[in-house]
Amino acid sequence: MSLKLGVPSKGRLMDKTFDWFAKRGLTLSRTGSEREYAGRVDGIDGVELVLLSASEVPRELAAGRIHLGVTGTDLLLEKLPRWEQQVEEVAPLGFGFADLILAVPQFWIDVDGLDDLDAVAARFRVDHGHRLRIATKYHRLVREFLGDAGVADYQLVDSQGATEGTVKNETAEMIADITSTGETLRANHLKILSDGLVLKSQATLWRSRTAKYEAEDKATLNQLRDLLDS
Ligand SMILES: Nc1ncnc2c1ncn2[C@@H]1O[C@H](COP(=O)(O)OP(=O)(O)OP(=O)(O)O)[C@@H](O)[C@H]1O
Ligand SMILES: O=P(O)(O)OC[C@H]1O[C@H](OP(=O)(O)OP(=O)(O)O)[C@H](O)[C@@H]1O
Repeated sequence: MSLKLGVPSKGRLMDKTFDWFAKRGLTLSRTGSEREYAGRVDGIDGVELVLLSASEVPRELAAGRIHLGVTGTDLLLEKLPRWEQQVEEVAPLGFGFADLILAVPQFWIDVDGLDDLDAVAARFRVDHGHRLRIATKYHRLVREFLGDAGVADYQLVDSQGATEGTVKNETAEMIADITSTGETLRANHLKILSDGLVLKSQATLWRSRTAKYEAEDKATLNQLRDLLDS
């Protein structure tokens, strides 16, 4: 057996993850062609690299198909309701910073925070005969956040990308999405609610609590932890 380390196969997290491990003496590399999702780990024996989508890392960790995995806090908490039982946080990686926020059109000048939103949502339902629509891919986190805030008159509509565009396209009245520089929000004439921060996220290394660890995997894990701590 060997320890399986799951790392995003492309996008903004992949290169930075490779750099983060390189600084700690571990060289992760893709093998084969650009399009082949195969890889290797040099600098330690007994660790196998698995390249996969950042959004699939939580599920693979929970199923125990990978022992270690890198993904954002946002994706992990969204996808694993019982995350504390399923995974352990090994190390925050110090990149991939993003805030999951609630944003409304800038022209809603009377809406500043969640209290205002609650009032607008109730009125919206009466006026339009359906609930105010919030576009997001973070269904669980947003539901929990709005539930705690006492906002109930809304419905979530699924948006797996270009979420800020849903307001202009009139498929939603507002959004819940991640922001980093704020440029996409500004370009789409949206403003963040003053108390609309749902979660602060960053890329993080997680360990599966459900994966099977042979004696040699435990030894490799200890060796790896020493390397990462140094
Ligand atoms: N603009 C951004 N700035 C910084 N981090 C971001 C930004 N957008 C997303 N992220 C973070 O990057 C991580 C991966 O998101 P991304 O959308 O690249 O992955 P994904 O959903 O797995 O995409 P794909 O399925 O296309 O690989 C998430 O944890 C997210 O918080
Ligand atoms: O605050 P900013 O720096 O503008 O970044 C925020 C944008 O980045 C992410 O989108 P991504 O680039 O992953 O595209 P997507 O909409 O297809 O998910 C996120 O969903 C926002 O749209």
